[in-house]
This record gives sequence, structure tokens and C-alpha cells, in this order.
Amino acid sequence: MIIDGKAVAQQVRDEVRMETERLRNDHGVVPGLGVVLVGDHPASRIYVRNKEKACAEVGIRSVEHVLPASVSEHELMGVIGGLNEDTSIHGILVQLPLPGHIPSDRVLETVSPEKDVDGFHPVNQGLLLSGGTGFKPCTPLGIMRMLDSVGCDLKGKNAVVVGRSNIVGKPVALMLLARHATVTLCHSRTADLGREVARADVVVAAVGKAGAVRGEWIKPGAVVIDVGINRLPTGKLAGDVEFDTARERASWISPVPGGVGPMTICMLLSNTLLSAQRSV
Ligand SMILES: Nc1nc(=O)c2c([nH]1)NC[C@@H]1CN(c3ccc(C(=O)N[C@@H](CCC(=O)O)C(=O)O)cc3)C=[N+]21
Repeated sequence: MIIDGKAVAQQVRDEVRMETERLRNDHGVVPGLGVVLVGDHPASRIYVRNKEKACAEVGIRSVEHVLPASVSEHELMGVIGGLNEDTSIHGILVQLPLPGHIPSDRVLETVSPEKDVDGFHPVNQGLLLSGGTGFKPCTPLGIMRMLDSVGCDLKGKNAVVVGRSNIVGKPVALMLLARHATVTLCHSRTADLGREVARADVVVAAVGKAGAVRGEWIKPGAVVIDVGINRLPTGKLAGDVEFDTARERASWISPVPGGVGPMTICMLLSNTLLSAQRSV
């Protein structure tokens, strides 16, 4: 069966909208998200617009800062510093990728960890490692929420994560581990990817290559979460998993589009609300 990311995302947005209203009624606090966009990367503009639309829908105030691609690192740091100081702002998102002349690491370290709703600050990465209460990154949070939505019990299961990025593969592996799965983290040098995937009760594919996970590898009954967003030559979007063959074997599988993408945005809303709740 198909995991409908749009429907689960709508559920999360409904919860966030209700909790946002409660926070406003009880404490007079409206969650605020500062979005920083550098340059005019076309995909980034679309993502940022979608994030702002989603904020408006749940009653979160979003403030956009659009800076030219030529902005200096110093100026960008200044904008982030202003958002750090601004008590009406509870979450800060610096849209990635940044232009090549700006070192993303240093920029992400400038965001106050208390407002880092993307969960990209090293302090929050560290808190995730030790099981603490920092902000967790949105895509992995969305993946966990999707697994919960189909009643997937992770305890003792073999979870295979394909891809070791800092924003998806590594953090989702830690979250699966925290839920007592037996986790295998695969990557481009994995000797036999098919053998690893074939043992998996849960597969999370976050490689960035269409068809990287073959349908015939999927263990019958497995739950498959596809994080890939690949633009095919035909112009269509595809995930990392061979969907048509994988769906014949999986018990549950998430599609692209309409799977993890919509979840990522609603977990950003959820983190922004959480930050505002922590501020009162
Ligand atoms: N600081 C930062 N935080 C991010 O969270 C972040 C970022 N930078 N940079 C770019 C990536 C990408 N990202 C997506 C979010 C939603 C969809 C999404 O909703 N996709 C739709 C399809 C959209 C389409 O048709 O193009 C779907 O999968 O159904 C996709 C991609 C967040 N990102």
C-alpha cells in the first residue's frame, strides 16, 4: 500500500494549527519563522514559497529575508544575528544551498541552537547523538512520523538506510536506533547493496539517484521510505527506489512526489511551534 505523505502532512498541520492557536490564546505568543534566501536558485525560491504558504496555513508568522547572491559572509551573518536577537522569531531557516563563496558550515553555526528549527547546528547534531532534547532535522523527523503513521513497530527490526548525508542518512539512522531498530547505514562504497537491502524490514533510500534501490531487492512485506527527489530527462520527478517493482513486494511504500517532501515542510512547522512553546 502507498504511504500518502500529503495526507499525513495534513494531519500534522492540523495538529500544529490547533496547538499554535492554543499558544496564542494562553500566552499571546505567535510562532515566528525567519527564512533567509541567498541568491535566486529557482528550486530554492519554490521551496521557500511553499514553506511560507504552509506557515500561513497554520498561523505561523514567516518573515522572508532575500539577499543577493553577491552578499558578503559578513552581511549574511548580520542578518542571522538580527534574527537571533529578535524575540518575535522562534525559528531560523537558512535555505541551502548557499552560493559557493559562502561557507555553509560557518553560517549554520551562527544560527542560535535554540532557534535552529532545521536541526543543522552542530550542538543539535550532538544532542541527537546523545539522545538529548535538541531540534531534530525535518526530513528524518518526517520519515519517522510516516513510519508511525502505518503502525510500523521498529523494535528489533532490521532497518537499512541507504545514503550517509548529514541531513538525512546519518540523523535518520540515529533516530531508528533510538527506537531500537538494528540499523545498517549503507553508502556508495557498500560492497553489496542488494544483499543489505534484501535483509531489511525497513528501507530508507536517500541517495539522490533514480533507480539506485532496485525493486527486486526489497524483502516481501518490507516498509520502504523513498527520500530521493530526482528530475528525470522526461521532466517527471522520481525517487531513488524503482517504484513499480518495489511496490509489488513492499507492505508499505512512500511515493515521489507526495511522500517525504510534504512531510519535511510540516515538520519544520512543528519544530517552529516547539521552539515558540519552549520560549514561554
Ligand atoms: N535549510 C534548508 N532546509 C530544508 O529543509 C531544505 C533546504 N534547506 N534546501 C532544499 C531542501 C529540499 N527540501 C524540500 C522540501 C519539500 C519538498 C517537497 O514538498 N516536494 C514535493 C514535490 C515538489 C515538486 O513538485 O518539485 C513532493 O515530494 O511531493 C521537496 C524538497 C527542503 N530542503
